[in-house]
Amino acid sequence: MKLNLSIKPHWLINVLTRNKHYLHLSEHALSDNRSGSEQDFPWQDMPNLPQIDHGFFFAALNWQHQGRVYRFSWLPKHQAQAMLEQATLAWCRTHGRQLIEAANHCYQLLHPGKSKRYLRQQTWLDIKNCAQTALTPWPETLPLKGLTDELRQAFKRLQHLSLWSEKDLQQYRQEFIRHQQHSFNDFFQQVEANPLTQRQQIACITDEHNNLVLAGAGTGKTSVMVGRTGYLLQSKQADPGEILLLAFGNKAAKEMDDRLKQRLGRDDIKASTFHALGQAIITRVEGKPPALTPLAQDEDAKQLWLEQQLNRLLAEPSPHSDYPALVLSYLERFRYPIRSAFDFTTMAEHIAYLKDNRILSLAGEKVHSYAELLIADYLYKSGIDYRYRQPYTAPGKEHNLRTTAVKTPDFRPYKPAFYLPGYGIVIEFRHLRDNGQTPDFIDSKNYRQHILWQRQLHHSDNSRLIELDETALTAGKLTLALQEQLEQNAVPFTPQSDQALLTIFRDNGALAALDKLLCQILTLYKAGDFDNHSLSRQLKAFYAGKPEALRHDGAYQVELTLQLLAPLYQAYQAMLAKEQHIDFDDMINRATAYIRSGQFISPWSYIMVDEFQDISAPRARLIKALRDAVDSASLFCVGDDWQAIYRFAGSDVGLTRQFSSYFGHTCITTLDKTFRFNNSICDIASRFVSQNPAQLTKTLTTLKQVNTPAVSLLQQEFTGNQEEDKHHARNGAQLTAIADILKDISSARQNPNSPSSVLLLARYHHLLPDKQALQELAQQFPMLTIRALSIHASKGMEGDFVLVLGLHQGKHGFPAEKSDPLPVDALLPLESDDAQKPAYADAEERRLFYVALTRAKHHVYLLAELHSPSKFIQELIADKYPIKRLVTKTKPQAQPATPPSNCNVCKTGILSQKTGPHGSFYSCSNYPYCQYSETIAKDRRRA
Ligand SMILES: Nc1ncnc2c1ncn2[C@@H]1O[C@H](COP(=O)(O)OP(=O)(O)OP(=O)(O)O)[C@@H](O)[C@H]1O
Repeated sequence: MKLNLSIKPHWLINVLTRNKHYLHLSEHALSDNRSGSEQDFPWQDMPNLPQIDHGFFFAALNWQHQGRVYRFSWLPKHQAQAMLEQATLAWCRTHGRQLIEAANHCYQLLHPGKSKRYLRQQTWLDIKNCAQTALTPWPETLPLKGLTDELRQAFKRLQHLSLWSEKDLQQYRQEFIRHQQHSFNDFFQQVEANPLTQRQQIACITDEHNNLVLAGAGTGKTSVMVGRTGYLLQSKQADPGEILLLAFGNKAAKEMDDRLKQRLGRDDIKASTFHALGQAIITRVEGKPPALTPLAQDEDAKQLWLEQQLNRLLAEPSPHSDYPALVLSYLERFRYPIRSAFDFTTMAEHIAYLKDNRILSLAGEKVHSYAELLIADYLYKSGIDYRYRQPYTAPGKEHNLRTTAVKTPDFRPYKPAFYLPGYGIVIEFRHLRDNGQTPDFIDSKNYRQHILWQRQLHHSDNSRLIELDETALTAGKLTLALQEQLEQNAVPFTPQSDQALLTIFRDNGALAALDKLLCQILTLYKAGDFDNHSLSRQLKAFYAGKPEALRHDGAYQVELTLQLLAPLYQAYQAMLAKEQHIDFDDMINRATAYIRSGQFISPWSYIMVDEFQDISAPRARLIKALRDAVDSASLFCVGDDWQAIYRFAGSDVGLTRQFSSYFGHTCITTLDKTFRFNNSICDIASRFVSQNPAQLTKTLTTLKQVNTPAVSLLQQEFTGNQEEDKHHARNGAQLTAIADILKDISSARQNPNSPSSVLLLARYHHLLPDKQALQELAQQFPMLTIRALSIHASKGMEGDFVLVLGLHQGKHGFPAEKSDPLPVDALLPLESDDAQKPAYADAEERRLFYVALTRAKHHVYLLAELHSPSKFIQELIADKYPIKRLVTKTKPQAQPATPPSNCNVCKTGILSQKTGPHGSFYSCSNYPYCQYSETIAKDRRRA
């Protein structure tokens, strides 16, 4: 149909203007003839369709051209309408190609590479956007005649796409997934030992820009990694060279390789560790492999190097002339964690703090509180001779201690905290606040009476009593108050030299401990890739989430540590530069920089990360850079925030919990059916780990159901022979208990022909049976495959049965009670995602316990101490978790005739019999921190 139409305005216009006015329309343009001149407006240059304005008698035609609007008025209405229809047809024909191209583009986006693909959120938005933009200038309906079918089809398709709702998108994806499941059914049935479940298949097929498979223990995350790799290759979406598989650690990478080879039958695809990846990227860019500093793989060598640097700075401090003073200042104040007695609710906790941190004064006394440490050290530094907790006699009567030693009203020898023999001065520290409050575990009334008694005593024997208290300690003015009082009492000061003090700190190991701390801080500082800005943001968030850290000058301690670190860090970096070496952190950070700068061209369109919950911020930056380097790249991570156990090494579980805030729109697929363990283990482990409200909520179901508890608790009596014995499963009673349990397991095995696997797990490796003991167990139980591992090392493993050992409190207990030094804690990733919310106590240890429980397929045995069971065991009991309580069958070796009993003052010490000049008595194993003793009447003697 050829287009050719002219229309004139009302005749009166031509008469009045004495001109011939008319509009002419052809296939290519609209011509405006007014006042004898003609102007052409090609349809091609008109971005929009002409419009008509209807007046009462006449109509006007408007059109746009090169940014201007033109208008032709006084047109007879019916002719104007006919003109508009022709104009619309002409415009549509002219712009039809663009519309067809837009439709083709949308089709391309929907079907990249001619095959159907999972429709990503961004692609969907791009398609919608493209369709809507293309259609904007077009009429809602096309002219009925005169247009090609191709154009009509493109128009229809774009209209459909522009109206796509979220629901349509989901439906489209579901259809796609169903289609893929059907097409690759054989593959999904065979890729692993068992057919992949629907959920697992969906996780393999889903290919959002960012994908997180969030799953519980034993739900087959590793199966999904293998399944997805195979699916991408089988469906020809990816060549092996386009897939990057990342695992944590060489062992995990090797296991993944083996599994890929075994299940997919191919070895052209390999898993890599983050460091190997960093190394490969640097090698590609620099043309040769980077040289790794020997210190990177040898923590002892690194510490030694740092010690040399520290010594150098102490010997020749210039240009850091205040360095020795800063070191002393740190050691004097912060070599032990600062705690007031008010920080503890029980005496046992206070004693554990003193014992676990091995708090010793400069002179080597086992002081009874942090305040006493400050006093003892102050006296020592000032060269003032003192006696610590020695039996007291009135001044002048010291010569005959035996007869003149003063007894307290309860007939114990009075041992003042400090006595200055040259001056007859006694110094006592009072756990008392201004308002008379004492710590919870101190009997306030007795305490006050004892103070009164002391005051009367010193008053009556004319000795001088210096009393210091909590108020001065809290205000950080304890030593100042002491100094004032000593000056008032004319005690002369002969201060020790800095060198003498440094020698003491060198001899007592405090300097070595500082070296270790600085080494840790250097590692964390480098691993965190901090700059001034990110460091201050980190510290701000840390103090906000842990306000108690500020209580005892915590911010100053962190600042001082960083001041001490500064020259060491510079020296470390200078050493690396000089030797042309890098460390592991440089490997990650330099590789990230090369990717970002475009110096490394990434070949990977599919980035897959296993055990994502263990990722650290620099590693997350590396994979984000890789994802962003390739337009269509997708990130696929599997992880379980309940199993994040590497915060101490810089892992940030917040990156899993807040995945989409960091990486952008994410498709989260959950796997909630566990194949490993039964409902009993599942319920107990899930309930336990979920006590921390920061953990993501998950409801796991199990394939296996049992009706009886599959978690048993055996509480064992401490043999009482040796303090150390109770911490070692290597010896004595625990080993016998292990053997008893293994005996039960061995005899109850359902299939006598196939061996059962047993994992012996403990918080610390040294709590596991040693090699010889394991060999003996293996000989004793040939049908059991027994492995002993720390819980950290058991990550990703499974056994038919699990025995968790070493479930006691205190040193090397579980949860580990010795917390990280404050400066270390401050540089570690935050435990809580909300900086305003305090971190849940023992959060990481709780997750570690979850990991231990969930390694078992059939049954978990918890071996705990009877007298000081782990806090976690106490919680299981107190909160009535459905666990089975076992009764010990074996008598502990060398069991004493009378079972030991706990001290009724400190509650955790064990009373043992001693003999002194006045006969037998029981004394507390927490002596000297707990001074409780009990005289044994002759007829009551126990042994
Ligand atoms: N679809 C399935 N059907 C039956 N068993 C399965 C299936 N998928 C995985 N399994 C089995 O479940 C167990 C756990 O699988 P896998 O080790 O992959 O779990 P995981 O999620 O990586 O566990 P974890 O996080 O605790 O290490 C294995 O024994 C595995 O063979």
